[in-house]
Amino acid sequence: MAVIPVVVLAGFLGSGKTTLLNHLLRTSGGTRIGVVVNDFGSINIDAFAVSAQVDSMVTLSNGCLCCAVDGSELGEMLGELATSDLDVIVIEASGLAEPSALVRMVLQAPGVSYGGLIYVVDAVEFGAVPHLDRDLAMADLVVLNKADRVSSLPSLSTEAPVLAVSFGRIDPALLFEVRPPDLGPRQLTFDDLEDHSTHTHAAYDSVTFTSEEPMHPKLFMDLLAARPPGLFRAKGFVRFEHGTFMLHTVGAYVSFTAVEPAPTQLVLIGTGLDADSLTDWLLACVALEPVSSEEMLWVLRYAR
Ligand SMILES: Nc1nc2c(ncn2[C@@H]2O[C@H](COP(=O)(O)OP(=O)(O)OP(=O)(O)O)[C@@H](O)[C@H]2O)c(=O)[nH]1
Repeated sequence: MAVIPVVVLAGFLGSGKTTLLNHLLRTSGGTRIGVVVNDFGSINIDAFAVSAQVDSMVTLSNGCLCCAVDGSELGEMLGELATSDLDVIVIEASGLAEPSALVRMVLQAPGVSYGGLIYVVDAVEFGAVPHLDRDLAMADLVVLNKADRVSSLPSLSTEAPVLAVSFGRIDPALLFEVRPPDLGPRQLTFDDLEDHSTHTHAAYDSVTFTSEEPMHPKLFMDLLAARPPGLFRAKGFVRFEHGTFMLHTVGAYVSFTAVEPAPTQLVLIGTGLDADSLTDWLLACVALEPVSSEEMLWVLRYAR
């Protein structure tokens, strides 16, 4: 069974988390999203056709599932959702929830992988957020929302990529794989009548890299540890002299899984990536000389 990525969406009260979530639900084509919220009141369920409701779970006709749970039930709900036919799970933390506790819970839940902490900041009210620096330090991607309300964007002190948007309109492909829309029969909603293709989405950049030559484990891990500016996630295969691994990174989170031998094939995703310098950096990580098996320990400590 596939491992389902879980994206944690956090941010202070009123920063625009629900607006962003509704945007993701509307613009993710045929991607089946499991949404975990505190209560349904926040999700614009009326904009989607509801096909079924069972207790705390609502099934939407676009294949998305919505569950309302409080913090104590979250671990259990994640376990249940991990067995469903979903492509991604998004947890909306309530404005006062501690993001680090949620991330820990995701890292411990079986059948899911960590898909990143997206932290929404209100471009006007950011000064009023308690512990902003602490939360920004944990974020894998910062969404600087309500850009329409300021004439110049504040600069935030964070190593994570920052994406300035209005009304949470980020490109969902930055966060997860977006499937083409499922064109099966479904009820039309008012929302469908809006042409979303003309909306401006804050887009993402991607850089692909392939190499038949093995990578040097230490040099490659140094690159990941340095977190090239703007890089949010990386996925694909990495060939080393002593084995090929499937790589999945989000922010500082790194996971390697051993696979059959294959050339290195990577996709790096982020905002404002400098494609040329990233490619040069990756080329510089190709092993020019034989590598000892001890040097593979740099990679094996992240193997699952
Ligand atoms: N002008 C403007 N308003 C926005 C933007 N994004 C969200 N809003 C409005 O800001 C208010 C709060 O947005 P929500 O999405 O409910 O924020 P939230 O973070 O989910 O709020 P809580 O659940 O209370 O923590 C709503 O009235 C939104 O319509 C934006 O980019 N620009």
